Amino acid sequence: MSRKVATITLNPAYDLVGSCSALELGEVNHIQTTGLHAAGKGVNVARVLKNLGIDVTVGGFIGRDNQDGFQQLFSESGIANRFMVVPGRTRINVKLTEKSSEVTDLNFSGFNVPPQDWERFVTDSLSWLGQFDMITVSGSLPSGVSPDAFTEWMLRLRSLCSCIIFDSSREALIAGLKASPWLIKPNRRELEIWANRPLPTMSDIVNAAHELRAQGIAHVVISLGAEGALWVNNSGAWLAKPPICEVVSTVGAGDSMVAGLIYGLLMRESSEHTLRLATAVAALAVSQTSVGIGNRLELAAMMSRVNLIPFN
Ligand SMILES: Nc1ncnc2c1ncn2[C@@H]1O[C@H](COP(=O)(O)OP(=O)(O)OP(=O)(O)O)[C@@H](O)[C@H]1O
Ligand SMILES: O=P(O)(O)OC[C@@]1(O)O[C@H](CO)[C@@H](O)[C@@H]1O
Repeated sequence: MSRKVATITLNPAYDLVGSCSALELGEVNHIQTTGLHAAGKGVNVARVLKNLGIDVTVGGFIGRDNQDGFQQLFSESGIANRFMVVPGRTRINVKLTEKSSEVTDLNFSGFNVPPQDWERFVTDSLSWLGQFDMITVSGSLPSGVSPDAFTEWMLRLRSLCSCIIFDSSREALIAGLKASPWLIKPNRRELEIWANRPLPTMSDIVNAAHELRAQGIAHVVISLGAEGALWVNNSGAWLAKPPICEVVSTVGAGDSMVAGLIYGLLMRESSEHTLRLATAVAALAVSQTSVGIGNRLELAAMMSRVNLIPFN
């Protein structure tokens, strides 16, 4: 298998990241700014993959009026850019970390995708995505893109590429699951919404994962925040527990995990090794303001501190 990956982000964002001692609703809160990053789930995945030496192309939509930060990121980091520019502004999402490590996400709405731009995207993306070995589709749907239109596109995408990695939430998650992607990474809350029931124990989570596998999804990885992640596939089930980490920002931890999973799968590593790697990549993400792997030695050291437990 070659190592060409595309990540699609239909609704990217600039992440304005900051910290405060404790957030008070209805009050004036003073926030220490830690950064403003061109982001969105698939963009975060691409940044980490690029750090790991993978040839990555990004696509989706970005707003015409504030596209510079994205263009700069892609040209500086050598990420191939196939984003389609639409009228308006890419949204700004605010991410606040409290002293307790609690993160509050304020995800705003951004540009609207006019019907003709969606049609243009469908035709264009399906003309070039067939050349990739793995494609991730991540995040929410922008205004103007209906869940049904998204399902239809995902079904067509699946006929072009069998290795689709899908990470989304709410109505986009439900719509995308109808195309039975190859690998999904819901967090516990997203899985509970899909299952329409609480999943308090690991066994409950594994059972729900098997229900998804019965729908034709080969790999179900459930991220569990500081508790780690659980991977269920046809070879078994494993729980990976990260070491206790100092949390700077958990924003993009899930995307870092997706990038780690892709990297391990591309390298044809075992499920155990791949989950250990992905958990280490995600643990490194929480200790920094943005995503990315600065140092391979740090990654190797973190991998050795992940506790991997077969789960029967
Ligand atoms: N406090 C933490 N310490 C160590 N690892 C963490 C911590 N929080 C998250 N992680 C790692 O990051 C992974 C993804 O986190 P989480 O379950 O919060 O994903 P998510 O909800 O999809 O996040 P996001 O959408 O913000 O990227 C976890 O499976 C875990 O491996
Ligand atoms: O609103 P969506 O598309 O579901 O999520 C968007 C987002 O929260 O996801 C990334 C973290 O995973 C952030 O960079 C970004 O702001």
